[in-house]
Amino acid sequence: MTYTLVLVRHGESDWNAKNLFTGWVDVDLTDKGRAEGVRAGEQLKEAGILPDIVHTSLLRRAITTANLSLDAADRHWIPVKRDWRLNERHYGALQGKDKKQTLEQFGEEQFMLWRRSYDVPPPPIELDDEFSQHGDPRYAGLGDAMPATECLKDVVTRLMPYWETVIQNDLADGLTVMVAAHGNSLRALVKTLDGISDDDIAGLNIPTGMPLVYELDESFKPVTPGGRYLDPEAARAAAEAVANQGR
Ligand SMILES: O=C(O)[C@@H](CO)OP(=O)(O)O
Repeated sequence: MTYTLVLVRHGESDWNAKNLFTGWVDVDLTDKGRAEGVRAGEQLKEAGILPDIVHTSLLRRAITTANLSLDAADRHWIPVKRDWRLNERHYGALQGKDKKQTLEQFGEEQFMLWRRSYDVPPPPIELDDEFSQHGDPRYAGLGDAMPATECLKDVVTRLMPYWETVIQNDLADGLTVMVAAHGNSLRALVKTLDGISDDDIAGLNIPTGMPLVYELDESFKPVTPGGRYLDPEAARAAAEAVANQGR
């Protein structure tokens, strides 16, 4: 008995295209991002992998990607669960900043520490910053859990309760589960699934709009480490492009 988990990072967003740090800022998809969402659903349909339930973050780019891909796979009718714990990593004071300019201003080492180290968060965002989510009604219930910045370790910590209870319960019920989320929330999940070290996770990048399929055993461990992309070559090239952002 194995469980099937499908991870999809949202398609290209407006701020991916502009090379801006995004985090919790609720930007939309580009036309290319929408096409990626549709293509992801077509790939799932072609592979005969049909989600029974979808989990998304509270951000438009993941929600729209899920809708587009499920529509293309004729699975637009399945139940949906949404949770802030699947949100992108909060990028603190870097939200809204240009990646290339940040690299030039702070240098390669600091830029990569903020972007890909496991436990160094960017400086916190001010409450009155134009890109702060302070006061956003969708986060009204969070109280002290509302972040002002996060490193990947913080994302692992806030994601785990959702993975270990809500998602694992759906898998244990025999449902094929799709998770539509973000580059860094999916890196946090993949780190946990594959037991990737704090150092090695720096080298893992998730491409936009490419279904990554895991078969999991009864203890929710991958049968094949790393899972499989339905289009491995395109995924490799797109992950490389993510790694090189800012250059
Ligand atoms: O800006 C962000 O929120 C993320 C994902 O787009 O960027 P990065 O890949 O640099 O962590």
